[in-house]
Amino acid sequence: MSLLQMYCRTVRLCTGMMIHRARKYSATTAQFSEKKLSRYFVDYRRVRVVAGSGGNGASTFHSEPRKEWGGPDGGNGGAGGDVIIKVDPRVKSLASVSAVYSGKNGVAGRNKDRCGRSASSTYILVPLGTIIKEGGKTVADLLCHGQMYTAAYGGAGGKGNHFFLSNENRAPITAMPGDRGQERVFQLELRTMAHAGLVGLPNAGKSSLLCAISNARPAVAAYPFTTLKPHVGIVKYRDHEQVAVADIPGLTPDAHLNSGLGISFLRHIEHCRILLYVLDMSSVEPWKQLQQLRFELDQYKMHLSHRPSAIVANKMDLPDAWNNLRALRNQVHQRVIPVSALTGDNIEQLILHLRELYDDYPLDSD
Ligand SMILES: Nc1nc2c(ncn2[C@@H]2O[C@H](COP(=O)(O)OP(=O)(O)OP(=O)(O)O)[C@@H](O)[C@H]2O)c(=O)[nH]1
Ligand SMILES: [Mg+2]
Repeated sequence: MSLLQMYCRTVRLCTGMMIHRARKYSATTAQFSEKKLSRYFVDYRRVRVVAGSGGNGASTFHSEPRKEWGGPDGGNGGAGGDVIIKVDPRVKSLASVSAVYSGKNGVAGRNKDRCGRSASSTYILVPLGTIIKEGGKTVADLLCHGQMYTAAYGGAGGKGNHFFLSNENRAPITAMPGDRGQERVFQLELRTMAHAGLVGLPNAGKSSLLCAISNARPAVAAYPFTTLKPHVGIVKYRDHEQVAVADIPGLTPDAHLNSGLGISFLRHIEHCRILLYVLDMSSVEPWKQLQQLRFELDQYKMHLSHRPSAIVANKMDLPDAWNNLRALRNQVHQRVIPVSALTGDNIEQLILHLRELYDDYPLDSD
């Protein structure tokens, strides 16, 4: 065997091993995500809507035995269906929104003065907090459950020839076609509106936790203020329920006075039904972080810290964390979930507890 042949064979063997490993890895990953969660979240969509056209009017004349000139009896066409954007509490992201929506057409009129049926509306179901923009300008902000916006009006039905009967013209043959439906292009955007918010001091590991429980990939780094804008990840459960979790930039002392990264992030926390306080358990007296966080929230809005919440004791893989955990549990009455975002320890328990909180305090109960 020549040197070149030996080289080629080695390369083929190595590549085979790599592919095998990749397959093995993806198999375990698939099992993991199937067992627990699969995730996706879309917060932007461009959508073209075309409403239905009206039905055509009919041009017919009454006909009966021994009655030669029965007169016009063409009915009007029905109106075309509208396309309506509607908030639906079951929809959690814009992933299910298609690129094009066409409304239904109205039915044409018929003889014997029968009018065509008007078409029903077509609904585009979107999540709460969807902003509708047209040409970059906001045209609607959907903030209530069941709120609707008529994106395109259906065309009017055409008139049948009966409509044109007059003293001057006793036998009109004119009938109008139905109008075309409106056509518009929108950009749909989802504002940061999550069910649960990760609240913590800078560097507590909020972004790492979001990476561990969802598909979101915010930047993670060992310095404070890594996260500069909120990120939302979706935790999808086996029964197809989806819980949106937001990673909110770190709060600092006096955040309510607009210091640090400011007050705008407290506004995002305000939208969350559930709060997950993330504490760095490797720091000294971690319960002081909790007091600080609660103080900032309450200074911004009274009783904000009283929202349904859980304490996520992060970085449990580091020294002293377990001693701190024991002390923390003596200090607080709330449920404390010890986790490590880095190693993934106990993350499943966090996901399950999040679901319990979500079920106990649904968004609709606002
Ligand atoms: N040992 C250990 N390190 C962690 C853990 N979670 C996060 N870290 C590390 O802590 C540092 C900060 O993590 P981030 O997730 O960026 O923290 P953050 O709270 O999002 O920080 P800001 O965005 O600045 O508010 C990174 O170096 C992480 O690798 C953990 O469970 N164990
Ligand atoms: Mg971060």
